[in-house]
Amino acid sequence: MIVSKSDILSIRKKIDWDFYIEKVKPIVEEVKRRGDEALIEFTMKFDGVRQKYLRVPKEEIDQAYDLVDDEIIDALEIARENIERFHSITAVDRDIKIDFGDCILGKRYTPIESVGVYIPGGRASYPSTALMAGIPAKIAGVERLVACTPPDESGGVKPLTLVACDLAGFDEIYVVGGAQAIAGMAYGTETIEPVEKIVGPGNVYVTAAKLLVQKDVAIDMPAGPSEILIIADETANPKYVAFDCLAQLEHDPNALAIVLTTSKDLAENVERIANAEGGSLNLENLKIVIVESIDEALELSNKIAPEHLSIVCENAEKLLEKVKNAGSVFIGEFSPVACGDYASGTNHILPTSGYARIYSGLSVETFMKHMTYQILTKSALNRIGEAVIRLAKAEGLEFHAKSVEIRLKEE
Ligand SMILES: NC(=O)c1ccc[n+]([C@@H]2O[C@H](COP(=O)([O-])OP(=O)(O)OC[C@H]3O[C@@H](n4cnc5c(N)ncnc54)[C@H](O)[C@@H]3O)[C@@H](O)[C@H]2O)c1
Ligand SMILES: N[C@H](CO)Cc1c[nH]c[nH+]1
Ligand SMILES: [Zn+2]
Repeated sequence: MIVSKSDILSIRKKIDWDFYIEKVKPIVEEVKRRGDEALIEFTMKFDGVRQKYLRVPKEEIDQAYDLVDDEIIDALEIARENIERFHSITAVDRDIKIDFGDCILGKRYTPIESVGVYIPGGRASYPSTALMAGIPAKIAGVERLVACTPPDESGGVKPLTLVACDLAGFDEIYVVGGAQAIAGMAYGTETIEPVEKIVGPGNVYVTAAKLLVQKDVAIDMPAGPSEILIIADETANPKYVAFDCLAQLEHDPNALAIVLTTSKDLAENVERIANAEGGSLNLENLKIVIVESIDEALELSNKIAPEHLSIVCENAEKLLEKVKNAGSVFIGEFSPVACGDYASGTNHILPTSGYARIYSGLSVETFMKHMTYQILTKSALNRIGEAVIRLAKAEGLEFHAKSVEIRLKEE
């Protein structure tokens, strides 16, 4: 568990995506070829149950409210309110129209019309993910919002997940998980109409399937097994650090927790507490490294690009500006990742496996695209026309040049 610095960067090589893509390829091909029949067969094979139905009927969703404790519904409402507030305020999907005098240039956002959300449901169930994806999607204006989630033991969907989907505004809910769900949403079956974009987290099979289908359908990002990296000095509470690690490790045997600390004492205490409390988890994936300085920790963290970065040391807030690559950052001892996972308001669907170097977490913009537009006057054409003609000719594109020349010649 306490490992040397040289080991730490090699951890990223652990998930071999090519290997998992090869594994899910036959599943995706079968669903493409045989539709619903394949969805049912793979569900029997991987989830060990037969679905009661593929699409959850409306009455079942309505009844779900009676099967969930009021206190849990209240908790969902608190989470929903905070997620909605943060996502509405931070949405940068603002249409812009600029009048430059002789021309108007602009940028206009429109929602993606149909989006499929994968809501995990293998080891744990994830009603929180329904909120994290559904709320920004509806703020963006997605018309057709589809959820796919694996069956519970009864072959249906857990009432709490149904309530969360309903509160978030999902239009269709299907009982299917894994790579077969991703294929169903990407290519369509007799029951599922294909969608234009697929978002949401999942295990290695789900994430590999998203990587595979992304040549045909847009995806958000690879959001695979959870990760946390904690930068801590001697002021950090070892109990808090240990439990934040265990919290992310409990998601998946492939989850990863890294602690980079300047304190040998802290390292030893975190190791001791994790061993004592986290016996049921894959503690092989908890790596604790003693570093020379907090700056060195930040440098390593930027290379690792963790899904969650927690900074618990003196002047932690000041360090934020040095963070280049991370999905979401948690600063100070009272900001456990679990709060971002559920209810503080930021999104928990985040890039993993080092993809935080190039992808962002889910937001309202994930569900939108923008177009630019222009309205040029004759004087704008006069102003830039000659330059356009020269550049078009230099590229050997005669008709581009001509299309401007003919306009310039006309009085
Ligand atoms: N990065 C994020 O934003 C984020 C957020 C939440 C959860 N997560 C991650 O989501 C994941 C949830 O995983 P889970 O397993 O609990 O649920 P899941 O729904 O992702 O996966 C369950 C499905 O995996 C498929 N499957 C299982 N074994 C298989 C096999 N051998 N071959 C092919 N398919 C197989 C089954 O079809 C099953 O329905 C965890 O890794 C968790 O860390 C990530
Ligand atoms: N930690 C997960 C993202 O890696 C999100 C989550 C959902 N529920 C609990 N946690
Ligand atoms: Zn979590």
